[in-house]
Amino acid sequence: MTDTILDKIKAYKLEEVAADKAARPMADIEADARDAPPVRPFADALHHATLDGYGLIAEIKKASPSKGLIREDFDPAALARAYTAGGAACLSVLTDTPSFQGAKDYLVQARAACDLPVLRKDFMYDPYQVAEARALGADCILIIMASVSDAQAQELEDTATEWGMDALLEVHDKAELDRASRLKSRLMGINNRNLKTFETTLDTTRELSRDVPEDKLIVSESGLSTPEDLADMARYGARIFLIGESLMRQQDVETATRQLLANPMTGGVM
Ligand SMILES: O=C(O)c1ccccc1NCC(=O)[C@H](O)[C@H](O)COP(=O)(O)O
Repeated sequence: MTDTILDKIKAYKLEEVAADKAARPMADIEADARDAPPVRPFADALHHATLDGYGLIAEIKKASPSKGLIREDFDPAALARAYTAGGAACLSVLTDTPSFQGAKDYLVQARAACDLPVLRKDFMYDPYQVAEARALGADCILIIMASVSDAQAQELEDTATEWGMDALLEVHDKAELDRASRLKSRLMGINNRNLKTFETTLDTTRELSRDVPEDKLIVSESGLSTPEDLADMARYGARIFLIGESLMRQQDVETATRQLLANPMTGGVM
């Protein structure tokens, strides 16, 4: 069978982490993590935002494997300020370089430019990356269930907790949802994009949302672009959204963010 993009990303990411460890041992990274600015509560900020509106995790994303270059005029600090002014509750910053043209320093720049909690958006396999995330200032990490074993997911979650960070669990099918439901993290991300084929459909949130345990907060991820999309997802119990491309393509990011979040759905859940 041919490798999927996720297989390819995992292969180079493990090589990258091995090289990073050789260049800077874990003890050095841990020392930096202990000196990092205090954690900003990520899940709490999202929960608070959902009480009278939507919780937006606004993504700083320059390029992607499915779309290539998304935004040429790319200044992480300016984007962080625009998202904050537009009403985002949290930021997500891609730190992967080969596939997303991201950078670790983009996270540092974005977080320094605002007061929002920040997700390190990367492909995580090793506690080293979690400590590194904290050293960069991250407040939350991503755990992609399709790409890790149960034991790895548990180890990543435990390490995030030890550093005081939250973890966003990401699932795309029922089997992944069942595995993620056994973890403690509150944030259950339903990725509308199949990371193996790139097919993106909001049916994924519509279908999986009904099986998400009640104590979890549903985060609908990918392929969202209009207020109607958000209202649609809210009818299925998702009031938190992770959005990158559609906002990154706007010239006026602040206004686009504000318009997207205006008039949140207040009715009941299906
Ligand atoms: O975005 C991709 O093409 C992609 C490909 C392979 C693995 C991950 C990928 N994206 C990561 C994400 O989950 C999205 O950046 C995030 O959910 C925002 O999605 P969107 O609003 O569609 O940019």
